[in-house]
Amino acid sequence: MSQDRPALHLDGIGLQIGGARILQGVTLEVARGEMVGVIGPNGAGKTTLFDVISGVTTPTSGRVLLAGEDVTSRRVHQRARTGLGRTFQTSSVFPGLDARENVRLAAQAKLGAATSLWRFPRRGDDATGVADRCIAEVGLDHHAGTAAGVLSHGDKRKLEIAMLLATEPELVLLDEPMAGVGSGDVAGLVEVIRRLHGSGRTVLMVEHHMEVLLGLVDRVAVMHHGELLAVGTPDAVMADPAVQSAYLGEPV
Ligand SMILES: Nc1ncnc2c1ncn2[C@@H]1O[C@H](COP(=O)(O)OP(=O)(O)OP(=O)(O)O)[C@@H](O)[C@H]1O
Repeated sequence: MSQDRPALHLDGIGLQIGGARILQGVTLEVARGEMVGVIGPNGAGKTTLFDVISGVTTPTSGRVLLAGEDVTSRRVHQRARTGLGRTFQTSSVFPGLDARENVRLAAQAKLGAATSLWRFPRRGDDATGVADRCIAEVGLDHHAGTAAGVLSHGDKRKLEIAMLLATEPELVLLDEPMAGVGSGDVAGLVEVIRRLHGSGRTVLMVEHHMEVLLGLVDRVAVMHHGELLAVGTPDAVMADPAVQSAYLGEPV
């Protein structure tokens, strides 16, 4: 990605499905290395916006630029090649495979090898090396040989982040990383996200766990009825009467 352009620029994004206006006029710039939280009441359009950024959904108006490059008409895998990575609200791990194997498959896909489960993994081969590094980065070394299906929710989320890291993203979209995570696992996961960001990556995160989100991000973008209601530092945004009204369900 180019150094001087915003990592992400959403330029007047709109999405109309049938008679429903799902997104309207969403304009947002995220600088390289910035961490921005996206919040808003249920149904505000946060996940749909992530779908538009990652290429799952094509907007009916506006443009998506990654590092200055217009990717609006590019598909998911093409955007992934430009350095975009995403986790989903629901777990995307293969439960029967161990943690290392899950990450190795993600690394193999990035390295362009056939994503075959049957390819014999050897220590020292590229994908296995990447997998070991990414597993260590999220602090799951001790579970590298554990079947993903038996990991705690918190460890599954860490594993998903390791799988994401294996694709070497520069812009990371995290969709509710704390969803389903027990209170004992929250601090560890926060630390992993902090490290993910600390190593220079740009992060955009949807998260309902407000305390966690406000403690992590540089700026917050608030969505309401498909529009961006406010963007600013956590303190400024939470003090904004329009944002408070949106959360209380009052008209704004
Ligand atoms: N394909 C679709 N067709 C029609 N309506 C849709 C479609 N996708 C999303 N919507 C509607 O768009 C709105 C935004 O949904 P979205 O899931 O993006 O909200 P959200 O802010 O992520 O909500 P939550 O916090 O509950 O996950 C909702 O009213 C949803 O019902």
